Amino acid sequence: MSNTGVQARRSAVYLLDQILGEDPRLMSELLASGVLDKLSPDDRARAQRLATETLRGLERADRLLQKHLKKPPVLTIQNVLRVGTVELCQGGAAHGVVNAMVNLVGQHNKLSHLKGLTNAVLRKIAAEGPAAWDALRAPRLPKWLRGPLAEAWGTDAMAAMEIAHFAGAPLDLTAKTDPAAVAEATGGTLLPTGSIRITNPGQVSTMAGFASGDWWVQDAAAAIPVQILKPQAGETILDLCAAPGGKTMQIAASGADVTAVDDSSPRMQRVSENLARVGLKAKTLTKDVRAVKGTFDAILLDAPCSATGTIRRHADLPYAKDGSEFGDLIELQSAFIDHAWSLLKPGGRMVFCTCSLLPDEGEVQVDEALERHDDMSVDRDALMVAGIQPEWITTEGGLRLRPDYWSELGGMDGFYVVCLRKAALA
Ligand SMILES: C[S@@+](CC[C@H](N)C(=O)[O-])C[C@H]1O[C@@H](n2cnc3c(N)ncnc32)[C@H](O)[C@@H]1O
Repeated sequence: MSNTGVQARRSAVYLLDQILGEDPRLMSELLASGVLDKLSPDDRARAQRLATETLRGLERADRLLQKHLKKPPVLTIQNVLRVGTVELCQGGAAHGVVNAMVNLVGQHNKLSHLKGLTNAVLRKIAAEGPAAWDALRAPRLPKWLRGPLAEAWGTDAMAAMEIAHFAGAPLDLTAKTDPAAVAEATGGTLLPTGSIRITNPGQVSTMAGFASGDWWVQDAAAAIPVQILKPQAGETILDLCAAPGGKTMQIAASGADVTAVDDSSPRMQRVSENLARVGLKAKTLTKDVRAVKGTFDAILLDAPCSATGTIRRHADLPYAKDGSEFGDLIELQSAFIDHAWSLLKPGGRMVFCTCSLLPDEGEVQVDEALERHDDMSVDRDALMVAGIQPEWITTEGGLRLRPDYWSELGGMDGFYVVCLRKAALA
């Protein structure tokens, strides 16, 4: 067993201990705090992949493990067994995986006495093999999220979304100028909305066109709001909640004069780095949305939200969150809509979007905003964009995107998008 494999697996177990512990943390927060910085890039990628795969298959792993455990062991050992189970059931060589996990436990200061248990349980799992795994249902979301989503979209849609979450997500790119050329250079597939999809990506920074800034990584659903905004060269466009800048780059590529705003300095730094890599320009402001002044031809508001539309990429979210923060986010979104509206010139348009599956952060938010603003209407014509299917359009005139859509193409993130038009002066 190489040291490399042990390091990556130990780190995957550490990530799971934090995400599933008493004070749950998001994987993105853990990574941003530098917990994997001492690992080599390969080990870091492997640790993240193992932790993510384990979270995606957590319910299946626990179902297989419970048959071989009289009672659940301490969390770290549970997580060792979960990672080992996922590796074994996804075709990992039994000898290598079991030895690595036993070594890892043996090196633990306080848990080395559980080496024997780890060995015995994982050998039984290895004997059952991938067939036992494949026979289990797609893992369900935790109840706190399953309830509201089933209520909003129905149980069949809920089940389809769970299958999409379990399948994970491919890598999508947005081209700076020429989607067909990027598809050809990267070996990707051109999607109906113009994004490029790569099903088996290697390291992003070594892909054709990365160094020359021909594209950036952006889920196909996340690329749709700017297509609906339709920025024009010379227009003044305010991009609110801009970091890390996927939509800023789309607006800047159109030749519009874009001002990107975000209140996080480190995230704004990433906007500047991303713009520099692709050779595009934008004004950047590190500010709270509610402190922005001025008047703009058009506004994009990509508000902070529950991010429940991104679970296929962020399998930690259902475990690290419990919904308790969402009420505050919904209030913040309303406040942002109201302030952004005051910055829009008469006759102008504002695209509001969230990467959420909860109607309270989309459809309901718009119904309520329409009641608060007499000069606000929904611009349904703005949704005339290549690849948009009529059944994705909602009663109030927004666009509801779900992870189970395009299932034959590899899915998309969940999103809500609407274009709001301000009445022109009489
Ligand atoms: C969904 S992300 C934006 C993604 C971005 N538009 C893109 O396409 O790459 C939401 C952003 O809102 C920012 N944010 C949260 N609260 C904010 C506030 N009060 N003022 C400005 N930005 C805020 C966060 O820092 C985060 O970067």
